[in-house]
Amino acid sequence: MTAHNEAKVGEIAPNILLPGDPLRAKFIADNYLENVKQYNSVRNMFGFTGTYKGVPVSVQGTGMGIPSISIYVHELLANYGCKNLIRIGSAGAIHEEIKVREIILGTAASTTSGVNKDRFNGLDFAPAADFDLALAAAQSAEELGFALRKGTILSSDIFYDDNPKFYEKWAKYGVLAVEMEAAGLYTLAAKHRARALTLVTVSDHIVTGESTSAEERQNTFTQMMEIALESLVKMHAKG
Ligand SMILES: O=P(O)(O)O[C@H]1O[C@H](CO)[C@@H](O)[C@H]1O
Ligand SMILES: O=c1cc[nH]c(=O)[nH]1
Repeated sequence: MTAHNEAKVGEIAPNILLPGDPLRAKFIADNYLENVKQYNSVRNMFGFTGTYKGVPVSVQGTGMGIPSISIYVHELLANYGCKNLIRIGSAGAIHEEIKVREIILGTAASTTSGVNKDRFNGLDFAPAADFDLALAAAQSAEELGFALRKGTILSSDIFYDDNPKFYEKWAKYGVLAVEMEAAGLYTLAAKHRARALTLVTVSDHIVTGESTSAEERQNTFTQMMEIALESLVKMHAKG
């Protein structure tokens, strides 16, 4: 048990999915997992463990932003021994070539957040996805027949930015989309020698203004969920 998670040690699987939205965690538990047990409801940040194709899998809501995901991920790594962590989130496209509903594998995450400046005395750390987990996701997407973009993303501290031109520079440097957690996840996984990956489905387009509804974000990003679940099965088989 931790300050934010009432699970007992052993109740959370080493393989875990991390949606920002706790109701997306419930959707995954309801629709994909068997033998499900809810292990957390502290702050309504739901966590569930079940099996997927016989493999123990947990799914834990993380909330929004690097401070929130960092609390949950720190506890999952330091207290519960999680090994393979896949964030499954929504994101805003900042590149014209990206379309709403596309799925992106975040190979690395730049950030506007100050957390790593604090951690590394003002110097830069490079938060990157785990290569083996990324490979498993790329193979899973191919086997499922789902398109998967690979590229860098931006973890921002600000959802409602005052400056509409803010993202232009990032796009110019090849950043595909903006979300709010991956850099925190990648950094903590590196510290704890765990594997982490971020998959996002594009829910909004910052350039074109296209968007999806909150209900669609909660319930229908199923291709991303299936890629992530199949990736965890592959990692489990590798041991
Ligand atoms: O859909 P989730 O996983 O919450 O991810 C994105 O959506 C939230 C903003 O609406 C932020 O958490 C951002 O990273
Ligand atoms: O525009 C968006 C959409 C989802 N998540 C974000 O952080 N930004």
